[in-house]
Amino acid sequence: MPPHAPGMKVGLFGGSFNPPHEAHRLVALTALKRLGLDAVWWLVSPGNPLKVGHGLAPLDERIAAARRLAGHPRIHVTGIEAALGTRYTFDTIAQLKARCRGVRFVWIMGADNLAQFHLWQNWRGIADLLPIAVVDRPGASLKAAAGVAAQSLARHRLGEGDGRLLAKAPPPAWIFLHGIKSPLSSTALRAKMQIHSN
Ligand SMILES: Nc1ncnc2c1ncn2[C@@H]1O[C@H](COP(=O)(O)OP(=O)(O)OP(=O)(O)O)[C@@H](O)[C@H]1O
Ligand SMILES: O=C(O)c1ccc[n+]([C@@H]2O[C@H](COP(=O)([O-])O)[C@@H](O)[C@H]2O)c1
Repeated sequence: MPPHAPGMKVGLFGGSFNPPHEAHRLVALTALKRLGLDAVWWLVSPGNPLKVGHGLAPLDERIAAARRLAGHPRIHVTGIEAALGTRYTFDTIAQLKARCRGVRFVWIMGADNLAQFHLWQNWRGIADLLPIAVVDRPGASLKAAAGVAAQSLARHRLGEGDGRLLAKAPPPAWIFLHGIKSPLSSTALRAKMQIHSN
């Protein structure tokens, strides 16, 4: 577990990172700054429960690549889910909250994931466990805003200027952060690597 103490504001940024890319760094830096976080922990997933059979590189390789890319004193790349034996986000957060009492965790995700959030296991339970920050992504803004989760949690949404209040807001609470958007994706990078290896 990266260094932590009661009262710290920590963003949890889960992902496949298959491979990691600059947009992951941009999302983490955006959250650090706009939410006034002390740190962001990248949770490199043993395997997204909704992405079975997508040619996932080994976890240690994805963690090593993410560490090379992150290169920031407040970003900590971890394999916490493998260590805890969790795969579903609800279980991961519940365990982290129990083990790191007093730490103010915030879940961070791209807008594409908000559009699908209602398919996650116990997504309402996740929204009840901690505040959520959604970072805009090209092609996902409208789908995310019109999605089941955004509609259902609409009354719990903070104004974009209130980012620094999010970590202390009682859940459910969430925010949509607009700003510089990056079109990068791991899918595109894998396709590029495939072309170069042929
Ligand atoms: N360009 C981006 N802009 C905003 N958020 C992003 C971007 N790329 C990834 N994310 C977010 O980062 C987290 C981890 O994403 P992930 O590791 O699956 O990368 P990805 O590029 O979406 O991968 P894939 O193309 O394989 O689905 C997710 O919450 C995702 O929404
Ligand atoms: O818990 C779930 O049901 C669930 C379903 C889909 C995705 N997630 C998590 O969402 C995060 C982003 O996943 P990905 O593959 O889009 O990078 C990662 O931490 C996954 O474990 C979690």
